[in-house]
Amino acid sequence: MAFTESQADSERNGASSTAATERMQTLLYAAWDTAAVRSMEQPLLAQGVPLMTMAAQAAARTVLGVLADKGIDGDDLRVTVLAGAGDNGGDGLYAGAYLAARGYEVTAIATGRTLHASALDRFVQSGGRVWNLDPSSDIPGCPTGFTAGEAGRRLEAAVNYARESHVVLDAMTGIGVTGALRGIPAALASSLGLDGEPPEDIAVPDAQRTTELPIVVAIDTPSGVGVDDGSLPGAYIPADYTVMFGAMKPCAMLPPAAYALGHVTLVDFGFDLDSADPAVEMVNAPFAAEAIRPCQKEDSKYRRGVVGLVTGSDQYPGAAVLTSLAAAHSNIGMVRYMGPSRPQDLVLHALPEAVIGKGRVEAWGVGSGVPSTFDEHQERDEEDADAVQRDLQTSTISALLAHYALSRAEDVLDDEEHDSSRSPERYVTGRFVDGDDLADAERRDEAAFAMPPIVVDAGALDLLPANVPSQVVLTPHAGELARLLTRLGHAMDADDVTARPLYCAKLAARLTGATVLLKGAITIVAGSFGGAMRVLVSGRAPACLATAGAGDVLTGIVAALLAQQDDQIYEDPACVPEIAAAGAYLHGRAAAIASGSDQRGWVRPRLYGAEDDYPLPVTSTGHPIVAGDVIDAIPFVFDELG
Ligand SMILES: NC(=O)C1=CN([C@@H]2O[C@H](COP(=O)(O)OP(=O)(O)OC[C@H]3O[C@@H](n4cnc5c(N)ncnc54)[C@H](O)[C@@H]3O)[C@@H](O)[C@H]2O)[C@@H](O)CC1
Ligand SMILES: [K+]
Repeated sequence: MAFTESQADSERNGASSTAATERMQTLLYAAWDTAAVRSMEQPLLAQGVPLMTMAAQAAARTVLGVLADKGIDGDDLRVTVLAGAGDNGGDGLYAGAYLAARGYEVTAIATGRTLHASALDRFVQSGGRVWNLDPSSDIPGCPTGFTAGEAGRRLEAAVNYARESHVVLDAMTGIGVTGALRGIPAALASSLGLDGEPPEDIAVPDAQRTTELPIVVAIDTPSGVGVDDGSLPGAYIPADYTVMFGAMKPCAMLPPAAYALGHVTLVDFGFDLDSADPAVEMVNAPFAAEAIRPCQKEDSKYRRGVVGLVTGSDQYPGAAVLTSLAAAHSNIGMVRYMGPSRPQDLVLHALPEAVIGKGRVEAWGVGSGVPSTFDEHQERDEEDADAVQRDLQTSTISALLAHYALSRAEDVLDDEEHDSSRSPERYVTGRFVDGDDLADAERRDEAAFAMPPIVVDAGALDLLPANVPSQVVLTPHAGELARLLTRLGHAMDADDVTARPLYCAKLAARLTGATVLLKGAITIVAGSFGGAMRVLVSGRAPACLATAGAGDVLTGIVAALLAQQDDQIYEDPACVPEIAAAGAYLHGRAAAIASGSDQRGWVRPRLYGAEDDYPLPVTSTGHPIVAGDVIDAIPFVFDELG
């Protein structure tokens, strides 16, 4: 297997320790929510830094760069600015003014009742024209009080004008949006764009992406996307390019909104990034490398970490093999496998190094390839040999997971550390029952916190106790998470999870106390500690990783990383989401190497002004792979990460 220069290489090389490089890494791989962005811009605005004109100039220059790259020039270029009433519209008008001053035909379509006054002045002085859609608008030089019929005709004319433009600047709303677009912005967006569904061409390489006109350039964010939660709550216009200001917003990293931003250019305003915690962090190569335990001179196989696996079944024996091989190739000392005789034999055949049966482990991986008891329960035939075998796995897993059951939610436990008036009524579930001794419950809780980290996948998700500590890592796909949340009283289906993955991952983390790794083209990891939620994402995987058995490989990799970092986890359980997210990165990168693909779920933004630092282009989706190919590529990822 051969691979040439990878993004992982450049990411790692780029991580040299100058302050400027560190700032760049932070800017490109972390995102702040709206409240944090506003708090970071405040000191600069107070000093009179002209953020709006800086933003607009960067947007206009980005447009000029795109046009030049595409060889689109001439005096007759048409630009449409969809301009809202807020500061996002102000950015758009200033950018439009800049382009109008270059001689382009620029028309602003006012989508609200007003326009940013000084931006409008500059726009008009530079030769821009304004077209309003709202009969009750109050915009100098624009008609008011026209009929509903005329309003409809103006809207239609605006849509047609935008469609026939070379460039559309989408400046209807930015971080000031609330909920789904309404009114005129919604009507424009649904005519020009989509209604809540993600764009279909997300895996298509660069070369095929942006041939169509108009080129849509979103100002700060595509108008109407869920800026902080990455949802697509209604109509929006998918962007070919997004010029984002000050700091990355969560929508640039979270699915499905992240797929709607096109190529992102980030404009650094000089925010004090240490003054607010990021809401989302994207795993990159240096980050993932932290989860790898370097070999030490005096290592033994036990010190390097032992992974215990209760995976596979007679129905799905391959999962036992895939989890075992993936774990064994992920820098640990040993795999212990537990399961029925058929998968056991297959594991030994594929991995003679595996040890069968119980013993000390540093981390567990359970449930991959174990059928769900939930949806099959009804039809189960007690005499059926499969069912008996499956019960062996489910009963082993249930017994193991019982050791992780907390008497109450971890947050409640945290609160109670500062609360002398502990009351048994606050115990929400599980192992504390009426008449039980409080001290016994506390002892069992302590023992649960001291259990090794565990990856809970597939069929084991149905066996999860109500409250568990955060070293329990759930690895559901959308359907499994929907089933879990439904069981916990939040009825939903896989589509609901896909539409709001951040919300669902956080909800499951909050309800169970576990760290939740929601698999997808961009994988989301959410873990809660002392009431604070940490969110990490990995977008390293190519689309071709969506193949049978890939989830089993992930279980093995994550369990192995947890096993080699068990000391660190005992000291600081807050690192569990980091290790889980690093596992998702390794998994995705291995698939990229295996398939020869440079396509991935997420491409890092370009930093405005850093001319020599473009993200590598996406040229190939690679060749199809099977899960075993991903395992074969794991050692190459360890080579890269060092
Ligand atoms: N963050 C920063 O440092 C900077 C931000 N600036 C810009 O300012 C923007 C934020 O400006 P604002 O706070 O004025 O807010 P926005 O301009 O993003 O949004 C407010 C406008 O959108 C309308 N609106 C809100 N929700 C709507 C919905 N659901 N349907 C239809 N219309 C809706 C409101 O009526 C209002 O007119 C940023 O996104 C960015 O573009 C820049 O000017 C410069 C610096
Ligand atoms: K916008």
